[in-house]
Amino acid sequence: MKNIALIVAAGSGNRMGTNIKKQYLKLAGQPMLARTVLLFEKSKNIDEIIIVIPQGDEQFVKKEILKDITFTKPIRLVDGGSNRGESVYNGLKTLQNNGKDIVLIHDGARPFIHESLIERLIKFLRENPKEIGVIPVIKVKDTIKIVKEDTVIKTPPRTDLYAAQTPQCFYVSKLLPIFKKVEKELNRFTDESSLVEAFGYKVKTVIGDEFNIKITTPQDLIIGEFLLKEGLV
Ligand SMILES: Nc1ccn([C@@H]2O[C@H](COP(=O)(O)OP(=O)(O)OP(=O)(O)O)[C@@H](O)[C@H]2O)c(=O)n1
Ligand SMILES: C[C@](O)(CO)[C@H](O)COP(=O)(O)O
Repeated sequence: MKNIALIVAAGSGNRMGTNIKKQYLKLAGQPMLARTVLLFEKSKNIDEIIIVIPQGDEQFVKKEILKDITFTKPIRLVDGGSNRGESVYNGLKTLQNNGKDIVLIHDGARPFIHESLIERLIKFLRENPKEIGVIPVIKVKDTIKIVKEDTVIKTPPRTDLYAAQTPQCFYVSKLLPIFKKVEKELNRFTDESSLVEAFGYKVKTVIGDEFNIKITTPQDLIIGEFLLKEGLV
């Protein structure tokens, strides 16, 4: 009955636009990926860690990015794919199809994940074994528009709108067969929940964390540095 962290960090960070891959950029002197991994290494709720990295980066990740972390948990480095879904699947395929194991799929680019959120997700899924999975969401604050060719098509009512975060938490034995069914079309889905939803399953939610931001653009990097400097994360 293990809780396994699957950290996806095989992207190329196009929206960040730096020469160095986004996940290796430093935040307050520490590579973003090292920060994310360390939080799971320290977590009392996590038994094992899988890190999905860009093909060819294994030695660099071991010798440079993770060199200061003393691991007490089993850790595995896995090659990523050409989109996020493929990277997740590459990690999932290395897991045993054990009925009780939970996987927490987390973006390497969300380096401020808090132990209390990890705990909330695992507690929910352990207490609700009939569910397939649970994800953290936060209420959308802006009014959202659907826009096509410069024109507003629709303004969905804000009451039901939430932004999805990670870790997205699932029973491995229920998630793996669904990934297998769509292994050739994983680029259609931007998170695990939407893939599972497409097969008619109901995914549960818990309230996420406003500080659990995804570092996507240079502006996010500035915000991240600020949060660290102010001791907010
Ligand atoms: N082929 C891919 C693409 C993305 N990711 C990971 O998925 C997470 C969320 O993706 P995103 O923030 O979009 O990262 P990138 O894909 O690197 O960024 P961009 O879309 O701007 O290129 C990141 O931790 C990223 O490394 C991955 O493991 N494999
Ligand atoms: C999984 C995710 O972080 C939830 O918000 C997001 O969907 C990842 O999307 P991206 O296009 O890979 O940034």
